[in-house]
Amino acid sequence: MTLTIEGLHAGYGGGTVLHGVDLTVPEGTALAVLGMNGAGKTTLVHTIAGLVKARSGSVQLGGTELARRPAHAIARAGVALVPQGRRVFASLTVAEHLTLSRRKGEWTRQRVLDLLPRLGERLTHKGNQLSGGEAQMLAIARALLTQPRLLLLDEPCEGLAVDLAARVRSVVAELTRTGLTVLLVEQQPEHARAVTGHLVHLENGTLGAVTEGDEGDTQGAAGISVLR
Ligand SMILES: Nc1ncnc2c1ncn2[C@@H]1O[C@H](COP(=O)(O)OP(=O)(O)OP(=O)(O)O)[C@@H](O)[C@H]1O
Repeated sequence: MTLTIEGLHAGYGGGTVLHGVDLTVPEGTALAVLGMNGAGKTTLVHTIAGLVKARSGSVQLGGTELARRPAHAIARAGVALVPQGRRVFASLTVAEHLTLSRRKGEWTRQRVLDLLPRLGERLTHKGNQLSGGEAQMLAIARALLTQPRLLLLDEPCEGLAVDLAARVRSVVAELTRTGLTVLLVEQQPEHARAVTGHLVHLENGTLGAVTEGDEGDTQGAAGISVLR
């Protein structure tokens, strides 16, 4: 489904972090949001997911307004967040995580394990026994099992060894080819380009123009726009 954001303002207490974000990401496209530490990238994905309340503006997924709806309603509408730092439960096994997240739909447990075979070998391991890369794969698996139409990924490769980070990026690139709409937060442009050619910078609470890289998905820039 297409994500359309218009005039989005959000912040914490007396401070405003997002000062009117405008963005369209067409269905089946991945867009990477880049920006310095503290630029507001996490605030943007948290506001889309309803964890931070939008002060004004609109967030629509497939034409349905999500802004200011509760987080559980936004999740049910098809938005899944893979949070920064992964957040898996230390005392639950991989299999239990998968069972907890599962909703009926095209992403079955088997399809998820086919995409992330390493998890299949770790089904009885607990969250605190997983490597960083395995925990990240599990966080992605949990998100997919909720049958998302929009996947939000907040710095999924942060803190991972080089080879694992590359594996995570190739999984995300693969997901965009399934028709999922993806918004990826990244610090490093070269990492973002391994997933998608479409990059945008968040600066001073607003987004710049979308720039085109030469890697990642091959669907072209058609339709991605940052309204001003
Ligand atoms: N819960 C909060 N309460 C108050 N201020 C916050 C909160 N979370 C973030 N901020 C502030 O909002 C601003 C944007 O933070 P945010 O985490 O969205 O940035 P970011 O671009 O994701 O940074 P990073 O790359 O370090 O994760 C920062 O100034 C930060 O200090």
